[in-house]
Amino acid sequence: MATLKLEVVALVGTALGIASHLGYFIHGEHHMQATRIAAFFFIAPLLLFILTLRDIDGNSYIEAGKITAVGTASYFTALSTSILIYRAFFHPLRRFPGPFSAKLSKITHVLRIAKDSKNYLLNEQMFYKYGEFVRTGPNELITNSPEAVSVVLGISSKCTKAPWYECVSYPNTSLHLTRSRLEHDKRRKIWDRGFSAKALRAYEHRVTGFTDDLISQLNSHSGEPVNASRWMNYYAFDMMGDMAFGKSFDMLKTGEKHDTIELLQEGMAPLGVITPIPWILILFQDIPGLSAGPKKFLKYLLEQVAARKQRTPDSPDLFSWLIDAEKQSNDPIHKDPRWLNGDCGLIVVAGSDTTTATLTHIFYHLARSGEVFSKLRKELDSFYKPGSESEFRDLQEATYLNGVINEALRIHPPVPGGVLRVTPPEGITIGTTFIPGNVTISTPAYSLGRLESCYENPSEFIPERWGEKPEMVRDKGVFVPFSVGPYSCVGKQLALMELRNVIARIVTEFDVKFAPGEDGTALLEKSTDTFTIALAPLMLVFTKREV
Ligand code: HEM
Repeated sequence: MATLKLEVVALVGTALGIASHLGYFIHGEHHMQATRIAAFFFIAPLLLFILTLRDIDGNSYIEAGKITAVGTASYFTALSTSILIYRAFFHPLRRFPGPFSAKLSKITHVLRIAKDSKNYLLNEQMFYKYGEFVRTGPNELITNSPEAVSVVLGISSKCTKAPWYECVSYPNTSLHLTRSRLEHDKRRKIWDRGFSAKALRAYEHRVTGFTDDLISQLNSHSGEPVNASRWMNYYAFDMMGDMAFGKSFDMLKTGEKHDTIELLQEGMAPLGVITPIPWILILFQDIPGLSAGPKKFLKYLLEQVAARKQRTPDSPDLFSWLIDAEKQSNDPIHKDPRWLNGDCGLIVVAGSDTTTATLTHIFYHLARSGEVFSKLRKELDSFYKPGSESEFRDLQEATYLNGVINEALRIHPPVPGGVLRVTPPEGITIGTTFIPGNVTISTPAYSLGRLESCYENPSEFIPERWGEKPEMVRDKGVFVPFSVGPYSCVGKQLALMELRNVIARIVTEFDVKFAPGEDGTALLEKSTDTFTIALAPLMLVFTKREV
């Protein structure tokens, strides 16, 4: 009787396993149900055990245990076999090249990047091996086809943001992390006001104030080795703290990292590795005791937003535009505190690591090449007057300075792995390649910046390609470090203001060289990809210029 029963249990388990794949898992997205699914997988066997125990005469734990084990094992074996067979042989992406293991699951991808968190390098290796389109997961593609940029990201693209955004934002939301185009566009209108030409002019004094603080620190350490990555990070975070809460983190003044920033960076560190399996973030958030760093950052954020609401700064910061929308608009989205909180956090997160990485890589190249440094200084010396009324507009026109910035953004894009999008249900066509619908796709910026077909000598740092040697840029369409289209960087102009101001001040006031024993290898090899780049130290010596 027990033998027959076990066979029946095995059959039922197998049928349920296949049915749950074909009836549920194969359809749509399930990342937001990660906790519920995990709980079901845990609780269902327990329930089966309790129910069978009740129904068996004589309360045989062993028999109930056998039934539970056979039922659970046959369910999971059938479910995973059905999933794996479908992914390998029937999935719409089955004909795209890529590692065989990637067809089946993202696990090997995660294991391959777990050691050094360099997803963009793995992407690059895969393009080299498999070509322009690579299947990097059961339902995921990457492409370095130049034509993909406008189709996937461009203004008329039908692609939307991938599940990754929802998982990262959970349980909050923000302009960057919402997947609703409608909500995004409503909020984007408010943000755009905060970055209008008039608003940007009003931020100029904030930029020069923080640049002054940075210069004063470099002055007091003149001639000594300093960690440029750290000081650039302090600069960018202090500036964004001020823009978000009207209150700097004061790291440039104290020379110490603010606890909250430490927590935020610790919280972002795993992103590089778990980006291929973002649903795990939902589990982390739901299970008490996990995600302590991000939760503390959130608490700090709420306190700062509440405090900022009580203050009105002398001149508007970015928060002013967001709070105006809350006061003046009747649209519930602008009244929902989750949006104000999320968007304030976004100012700090989006505007800091990106600017830090760009500044640090620029000073790496300036320390490395005396020729580039001298040419830049010569250009700046010819017109630059710090503190003048037209300071920011003059810098905007500086061809070589802009070439240096573009070249750093091309070779070291701060979001190197590219941004994740989902194709519309009807699919998209890139060149002659059809990409089926509901597939996650990205166009990694690191790889696009190194294409021979788009740039002459792509691995060389040559600022002239953006000025006097335009022929060295063969396809400008792939240069999108700030992304393009509806979700492109709203802070681009502010970022450029900061970059130009800091570079111009330092280059005209200091000589820059590597510290003894430094050659930039650690920066290039030890920095990690955590969606943005988390920088390794770069030891430089800034020495006050002799006049
Ligand atoms: C060198 C500096 C910067 C670079 C390279 C950069 C790059 C990017 C990229 C690639 C995106 C698209 C992200 C995606 O689609 O997932 C983005 C979005 C965004 N960036 Fe930046 N960024 C920089 C500086 C800034 C600054 C200073 C701010 C100021 C707050 C900022 C605010 C934002 C926001 C709010 C978004 C989301 C826009 C949207 O979804 O509509 N960024 N940035």
